[in-house]
Amino acid sequence: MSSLNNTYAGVKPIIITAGEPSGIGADIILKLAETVWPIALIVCADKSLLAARNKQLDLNVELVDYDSTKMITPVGIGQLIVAHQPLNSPSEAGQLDKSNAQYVLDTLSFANDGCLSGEFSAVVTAPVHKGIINEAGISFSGHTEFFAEQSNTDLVVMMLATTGLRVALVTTHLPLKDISEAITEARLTSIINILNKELQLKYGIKTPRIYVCGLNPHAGEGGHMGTEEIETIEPTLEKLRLQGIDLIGPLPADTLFQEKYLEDADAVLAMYHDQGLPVLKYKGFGKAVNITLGLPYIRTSVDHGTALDLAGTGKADTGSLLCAVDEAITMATSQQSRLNRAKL
Ligand SMILES: NC(=O)c1ccc[n+]([C@@H]2O[C@H](COP(=O)([O-])OP(=O)(O)OC[C@H]3O[C@@H](n4cnc5c(N)ncnc54)[C@H](O)[C@@H]3O)[C@@H](O)[C@H]2O)c1
Ligand SMILES: N[C@H](C(=O)O)[C@H](O)COP(=O)(O)O
Repeated sequence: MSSLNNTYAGVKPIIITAGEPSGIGADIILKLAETVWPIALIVCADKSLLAARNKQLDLNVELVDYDSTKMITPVGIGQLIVAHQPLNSPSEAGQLDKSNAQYVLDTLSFANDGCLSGEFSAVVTAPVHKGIINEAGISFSGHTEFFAEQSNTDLVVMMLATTGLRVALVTTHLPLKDISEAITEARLTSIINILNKELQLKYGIKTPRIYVCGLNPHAGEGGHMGTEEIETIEPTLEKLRLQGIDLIGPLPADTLFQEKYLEDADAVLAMYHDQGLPVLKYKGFGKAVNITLGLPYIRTSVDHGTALDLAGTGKADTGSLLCAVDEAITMATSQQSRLNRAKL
């Protein structure tokens, strides 16, 4: 039987990549077996890595081999389905090893390919270590950029969400010195269009209201503290407003994040990573989800990194992974309902 017909409750399985093998990915993923999920979850990782961490943490999770030719249904408490991807070298908790960088990327490629082919309905990612992948000689700035490239998507948007706040970014993993140059009319226009469309599609918001941060202190203080607002951001927002997008700003980023604005904001658009994400993570670290908007498939992720200091200790919090899996299930289920309605 082809995996393409492999649906449960109408929805294909969700693939979960375990990330950096020496980080907390395996620890938190093993804890997924404490819940019965409504959709089948498949973990892409080295089976011996999961088995070793299972033992180290004194868990008793049964690892079931993934077979794409068989009907996959959700497993019971205490079980996980594993699509085995071999490590290059044995991995120890907390000890990065660049010889496993390609393994990490292989798990991501497996997920990307399976989502594109329709084998999986979504991918949820556990954290990778960007530094060690680059040390292995492979240029890599993040899952967001990797999945965009692998799926031949020109531009995607990184958005992190927690209860009461969504923050999307105009630029992602760029050095600070390159940001001003990257804030162009073309980029802003594409990012806002993707964000607006995905808030409609994925969240069912008819006319999303998006608050936009300035780039400079006090949004440039009328051009006395930077001119990007006057030269690029304001004229671009004005053009997009004329096309019917509900945009407010650019507002100074230091005072934008207050209830008066946030109560009717469907998303805040920050110009760069550390302008928006510290606020989001202060509000919801451990309960937030990273979502890539604009990909041809659903991708959610945790809000934290590899936490090498906690790997193998049993102290890693699973909250964000649970939120990321919940979000992927919700999105995959409603996407399937839309497809079913379209067929009628
Ligand atoms: N989704 C991803 O792949 C992702 C996200 C963020 C960072 N990273 C990468 O992770 C690596 C380490 O980054 P970092 O040190 O800045 O951030 P980090 O999130 O790994 O750790 C920051 C602090 O938060 C704690 N922490 C993180 N996750 C936790 C959890 N689940 N439970 C309890 N405490 C937790 C850590 O112990 C540490 O004190 C870097 O290579 C970074 O690029 C990856
Ligand atoms: N910017 C993300 C964060 O701060 O949580 C993180 O680096 C992960 O990014 P990717 O999903 O692109 O790997």
